[in-house]
Amino acid sequence: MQETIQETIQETSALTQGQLLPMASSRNLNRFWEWGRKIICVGRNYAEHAKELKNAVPTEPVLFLKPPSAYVREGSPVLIPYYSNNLHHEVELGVVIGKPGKNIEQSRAMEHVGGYALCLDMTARDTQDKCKNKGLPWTLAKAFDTSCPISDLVPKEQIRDPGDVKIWLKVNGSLRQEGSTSSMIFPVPFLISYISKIISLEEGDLILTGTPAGVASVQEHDEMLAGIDHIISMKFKVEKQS
Ligand SMILES: O=C(O)/C=C/C(=O)CC(=O)C(=O)O
Ligand SMILES: [Mg+2]
Repeated sequence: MQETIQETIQETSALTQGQLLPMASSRNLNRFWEWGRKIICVGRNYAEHAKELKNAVPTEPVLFLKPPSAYVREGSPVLIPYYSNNLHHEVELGVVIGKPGKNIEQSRAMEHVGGYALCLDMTARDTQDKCKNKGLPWTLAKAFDTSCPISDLVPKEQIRDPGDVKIWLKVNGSLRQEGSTSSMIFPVPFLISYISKIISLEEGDLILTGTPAGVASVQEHDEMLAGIDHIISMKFKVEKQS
């Protein structure tokens, strides 16, 4: 862990004084996934993906959450939950919050970005379909352990415009997904502003910004390779939950 004991004490004292948000600090975001912060996911943010799953193109962002226990890092496998026979990959640009905020103006939203990450929103599609049919939340489909593979932090300076990068994913060497973030229905500054009016944003929170078209199944022993342009890539093996 990079942060100092002093930073941890400052944060703890802010929380014990009943404040909602930790005091601003200069914590190093490099290992943000270890902080136990929120993973806020945006769904149906690319028209072609909304259409491929026969959903209407949304007029407001669709939001759901994953717990921090969903994180998995390269070197560990992505697990197919025991109750699913149709685990889908969804490659997404992740936005890591570097400065806390509530009711953030769109014009100031980028000041709250601390960096980016390449993310997969692994989805038990058969379970999600059952949940949708019954009007139930998507927790079993989206929030299980290893449902959020992530890359290292991409420093903010490496992505000059989060609305103009290519994200892609291959399975066993075959290209499955390739899309530009320029096709997002709701761009990153809008999402940060919109979310912050509902959920307070804290340092180390991660926003998954939605997936382009091409989502499909992975099987046991498959290898997923994903990237943001030539900026970063990551590889994950798929295994069955034992
Ligand atoms: O509504 C559905 O059938 C599925 C929606 C999603 O899984 C949404 C996403 O997670 C996304 O678009 O990235
Ligand atoms: Mg998704």
